[in-house]
Order: sequence, then C-alpha cells, then structure tokens
Amino acid sequence: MQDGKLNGPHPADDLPALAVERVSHSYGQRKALNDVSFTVPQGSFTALLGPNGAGKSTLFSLITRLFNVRHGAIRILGFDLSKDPGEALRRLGVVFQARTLDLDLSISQNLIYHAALHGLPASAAKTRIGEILATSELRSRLKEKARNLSGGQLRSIEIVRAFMHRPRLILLDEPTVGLDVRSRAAILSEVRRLVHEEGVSVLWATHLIDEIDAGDRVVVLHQGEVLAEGFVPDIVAAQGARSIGDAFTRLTGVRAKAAQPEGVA
Ligand SMILES: Nc1ncnc2c1ncn2[C@@H]1O[C@H](COP(=O)(O)OP(=O)(O)OP(=O)(O)O)[C@@H](O)[C@H]1O
Repeated sequence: MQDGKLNGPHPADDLPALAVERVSHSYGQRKALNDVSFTVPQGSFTALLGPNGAGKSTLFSLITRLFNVRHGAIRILGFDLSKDPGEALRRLGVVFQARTLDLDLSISQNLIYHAALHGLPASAAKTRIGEILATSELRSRLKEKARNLSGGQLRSIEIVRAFMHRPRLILLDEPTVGLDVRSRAAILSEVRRLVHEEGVSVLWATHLIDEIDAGDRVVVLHQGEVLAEGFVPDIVAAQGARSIGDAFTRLTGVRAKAAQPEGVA
C-alpha cells in the first residue's frame, strides 16, 4: 500500500479507515440516523446502499464535519473527528453529489487550486495529476476550460481532485447520479482501479444495486438504521437470498433499483 508524504507514518493495518460508532442524528423531532455503527476497512471498496431518505447524505455531512457529531463517534484512521478534526480530515477526500468544479477555470487550474488548499505546490500537483490520469484521455485536455467537458468527464475530474492529496479514505455521495450508463460504468471502474492501485479506502453511497460487485463490502442503510454489513456473498447467504438485490429487498421490504436491466439485481 502506498503512503502519502502528507499523511505521515503508515497507520496500523488493522485500524479501519473509517469507524462509525453508535451515531445518531436528528433534524428537530425527525430521527435521520439511529445508533448507526459500521466500518470501512483499509483498502476496501465499501458500498453504502440505501434507498432515498435512508440517511446517506446525513451520514456524509457528519463525516465531513458539515454537522457536528453529537451522539456517538466517528474515527478516520483512528483519529476522532470531534477531538482531532485536523488529523482526521486531512486523511479524507470527498466527492459530493452536487457539481463543484469552477467551469470558467481550466481543468488543471481546478486541480492545482484544490491541491494548494492541501499544501501541495503546483509542481507536485502536476506530477500527481499525471499519475492519476496516466491512462486517461483527459490527460491531453488539461488546459481546456472545465465547461467543455461532459457530465461524466466533469465527475471524473472531481474524482481526480478528491485523490490529489493522497487521502486514505474517499467518500463519494451517489457520484453517478444523472450520468448515462457508459459514463457510470467508466467512473465506477476508474474508482475501483484507484482503490486497487493506491490502496485507498472508498465509501461509495448509492441506491443502485447494479453498482455493487460480488467482491464488495456492503453496508445496507434503511430509515436511518444499519440492517446488514459485510461482503456480498455473506449478506446474500445470511438472507437466504439469490442475489444482493434480493437480499436488499428481504432486508428492507423495498424493491432494489438498478439503472440498467442487466444489473446484478
Ligand atoms: N435539513 C433537513 N431537515 C429535516 N429533515 C431532513 C433534512 N435533511 C434530511 N432530512 C430527513 O432525514 C432523513 C435522511 O435524509 P438523507 O438526505 O440523509 O437521506 P439520503 O439517504 O441521503 O437520501 P437521498 O438519496 O434522497 O439524499 C430523511 O427522512 C430526510 O427527509
């Protein structure tokens, strides 16, 4: 596993990249998360699978510290978000659901600017962009304005941006929403490649069952509660189900959604 100079000594391998421990969150009287616990092991692709309203965005708002954790604890590589936010957050990269690139800047300006916020000089940022985009056609388009890119390409650049400072944990909040099937598949495989090559840990929030591979870990979140956590075959077996889509339906009572008919559901 590669370790970033920015991130100091390599953490113990058995420490989870993310540990969510007995977290609850309410909006007024409305309970959005109820005693939620799960982990994202280092170097794993973990899907946070939940239908609309399950509490995925609320959870991401807590992990990124948009909201304070009032009940329970969240640790990133062992650093408690409430007690040691600086250490925890510099190990984190995020791709939010909403688009956040500046369309009037070039692609490389967007990336270099973000890297600078993490203390990475422009020369190091350029090297890093080359590394991440080594095999991508986007490498030849870095000087173009971001507004020239398609929705899928913009999302790809946001993913590159999240990887720039070599975080150990990356959160992606429904990153394929609004994209066509081909762009969705390209983005998923790009993130899976980076998980494999960089040993980074990913928490990928989705409501689409066909974004889940047989080898993934899955956390099933429904109405603010974790109903299952584990590798796909274990969850399927525990439910006596035929597929992860079937297991999801048995757990939640909700029909699993797939964006394409040939999905694994
Ligand atoms: N600002 C808010 N005020 C009141 N209730 C909220 C607020 N934000 C979310 N909720 C409620 O909290 C629950 C969880 O919402 P959340 O957005 O976290 O779920 P989600 O899984 O991300 O769903 P979606 O995919 O639709 O964004 C829902 O019942 C939602 O209506």
